[in-house]
Amino acid sequence: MRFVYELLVIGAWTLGFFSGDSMANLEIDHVHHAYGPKKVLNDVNLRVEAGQLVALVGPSGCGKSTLLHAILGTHPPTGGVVRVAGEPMLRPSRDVGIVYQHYSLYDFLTARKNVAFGLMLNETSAPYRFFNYPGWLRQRAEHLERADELLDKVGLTAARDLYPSQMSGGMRQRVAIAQALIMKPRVLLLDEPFGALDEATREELQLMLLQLYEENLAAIAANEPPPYTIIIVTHELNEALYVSDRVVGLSQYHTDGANGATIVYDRPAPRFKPGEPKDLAKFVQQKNEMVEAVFSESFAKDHRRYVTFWEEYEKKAATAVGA
Ligand SMILES: Nc1ncnc2c1ncn2[C@@H]1O[C@H](COP(=O)(O)OP(=O)(O)OP(=O)(O)O)[C@@H](O)[C@H]1O
Repeated sequence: MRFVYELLVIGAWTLGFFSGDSMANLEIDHVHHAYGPKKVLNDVNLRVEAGQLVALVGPSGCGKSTLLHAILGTHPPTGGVVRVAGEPMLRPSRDVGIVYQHYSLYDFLTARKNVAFGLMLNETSAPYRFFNYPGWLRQRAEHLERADELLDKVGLTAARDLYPSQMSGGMRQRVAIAQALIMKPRVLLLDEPFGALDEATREELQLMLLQLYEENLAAIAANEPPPYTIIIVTHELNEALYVSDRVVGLSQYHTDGANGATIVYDRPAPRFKPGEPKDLAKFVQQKNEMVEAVFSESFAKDHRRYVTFWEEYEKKAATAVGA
């Protein structure tokens, strides 16, 4: 069954099926970024298709957050272009959502109102409420209903009416994720989202990401667009391998960029189903590759050696067709 799913996914991405046309959900095209004289990113290129769950890893200070902010549109790059669904990201838009390590919920709102807040803000204005009060009430009820659906999805059905101060850190982070998802972003960025959580809570949230990915697979199997395209920044290489279907690594140690980081690792990750044993020992070789590519200063000359994601997928697709 898993094999069938994989073939569907490969076929869909190879044909650009879910983008509506041949556009990827996210394209990072020859992106450079510098803060004054300090070069941080150097010729970063990446294409992410709808439904992919990409883990972004790299040493501290190499430019992961800078890249996320370029995708978000808050800090457009000093060179190159970031496109979301074909449109250059020159300012923030609802196409891209972000969740940070430290939650940013409204303390005076319950979980469901926190989740619904973005929709309410986005779709109603004061004159609209004044002139169409019954319509606004109806819309508000719909927003809250949608918030409840999202809270069910992130496993917080029973916590709808709790305030942030009554929730644990893991619960607050789930609310923050639901809050971002309700806007249906084309790309959701998670910047070290589980970094401040204890190990058990972290594992629960990792499981939640695996469940979202299963929804993508089910959508693909039903010939529908997969709902979640996610980029997660993490310092934990095991987490990167466990939750993602693709690992991308940035490093400053390469030969043709004086200091600026570029992509030195881009390979498929092993895929785990929710509830499957988290047997990462089998993938120790891949983890060692990641460590070598991303952290080792001596990994410089042949820095494209592990940038093979699309070739590996095309090879897999060709094998499947020939089989
Ligand atoms: N606004 C800024 N002005 C000047 N330098 C900056 C600015 N923001 C980041 N930097 C520098 O750019 C480099 C990359 O920072 P960035 O936060 O993108 O790295 P990172 O990989 O996300 O780091 P970490 O993993 O520690 O969060 C760092 O050396 C940082 O000091």
